[in-house]
Amino acid sequence: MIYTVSFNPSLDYVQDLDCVNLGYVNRTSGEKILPGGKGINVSMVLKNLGFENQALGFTAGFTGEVLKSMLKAKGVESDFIELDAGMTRINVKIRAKEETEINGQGPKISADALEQLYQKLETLQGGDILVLAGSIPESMPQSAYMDIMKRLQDKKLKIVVDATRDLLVNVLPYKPFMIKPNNFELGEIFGVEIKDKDDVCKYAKKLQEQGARNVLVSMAGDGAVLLAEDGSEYRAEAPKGTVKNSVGAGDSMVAGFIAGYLITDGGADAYRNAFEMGVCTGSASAFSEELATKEEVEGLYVKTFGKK
Ligand SMILES: Nc1ncnc2c1ncn2[C@@H]1O[C@H](COP(=O)(O)OP(=O)(O)OP(=O)(O)O)[C@@H](O)[C@H]1O
Ligand SMILES: O=P(O)(O)OC[C@@]1(O)O[C@H](CO)[C@@H](O)[C@@H]1O
Repeated sequence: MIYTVSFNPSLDYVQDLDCVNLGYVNRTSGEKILPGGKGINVSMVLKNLGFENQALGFTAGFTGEVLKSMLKAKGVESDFIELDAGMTRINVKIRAKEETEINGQGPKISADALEQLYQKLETLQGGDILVLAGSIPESMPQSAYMDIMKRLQDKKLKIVVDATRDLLVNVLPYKPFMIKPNNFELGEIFGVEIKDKDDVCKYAKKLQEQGARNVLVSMAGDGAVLLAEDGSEYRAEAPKGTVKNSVGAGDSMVAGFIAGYLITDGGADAYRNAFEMGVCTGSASAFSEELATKEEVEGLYVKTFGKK
């Protein structure tokens, strides 16, 4: 089974407008509310691709209720821990000439609620895949993902981590199955500016030496790189298309990677397939109004890599 954890899920309030005039009243030409949060996006795309999974994490208040009912309507299984106070955040995504995002802080997670999550995670079985993705509320220590991995280290899970800075770096000694920084996040970790794919490989290798089994680095419109645990290296240009919405492209890539890996059952060509599926799923979401459907991913896969 695949599980995703979102410590800080959201409702994403997407607003379309021509331009934003700061200090004035701005009016939208369209708006919608979508379930959000990196783990939740991974869950939704996995479901679209035909992989059953369960979304875990924390919800609070009326926004948390709306989030749960939206996921239910999409057929995504979830089992959230309800917090006593606060509310699930609403993240504002402004799509004008440029995309601007304003993400909320999210509710406080009590020690008791955290312990409830740990208890749930204790029930995972060897071979399960666990995705830890997104930021954590400010009240929590940057060791949160590491603490989970430490507690689960004897379970033989495949743990995927999509996070930034210390939250990501701290998990490396626990040998995550896959990590997915983007090129800026990779540069931030080492205090350098990443200029091209050679730089990406150089610094991704350092993360591998520190413990990550597979390092997938996304570069938005410039494509991606994978350093796989079997020593192979893959590079791809991003598929061409019209970008409609880049929110969730990275999460889609994570979902596509997992799907591609599972389709080949971890066999000989698993990492090539995982990489190619990751790239196509990320781009298919970027070219779509919302997260990519299976048909959109398959269509782009054939167009990009010429096979199914
Ligand atoms: N402009 C684009 N054109 C084509 N493909 C894109 C574009 N932007 C993103 N993608 C695809 O999605 C993948 C992930 O994108 P990106 O590097 O933006 O992830 P991210 O920074 O984690 O995004 P987010 O946090 O918004 O989910 C890229 O490797 C690429 O395959
Ligand atoms: O604040 P975080 O946890 O870093 O990111 C949250 C978020 O921006 O990430 C998703 C896109 O990747 C959105 O659905 C969501 O609003």
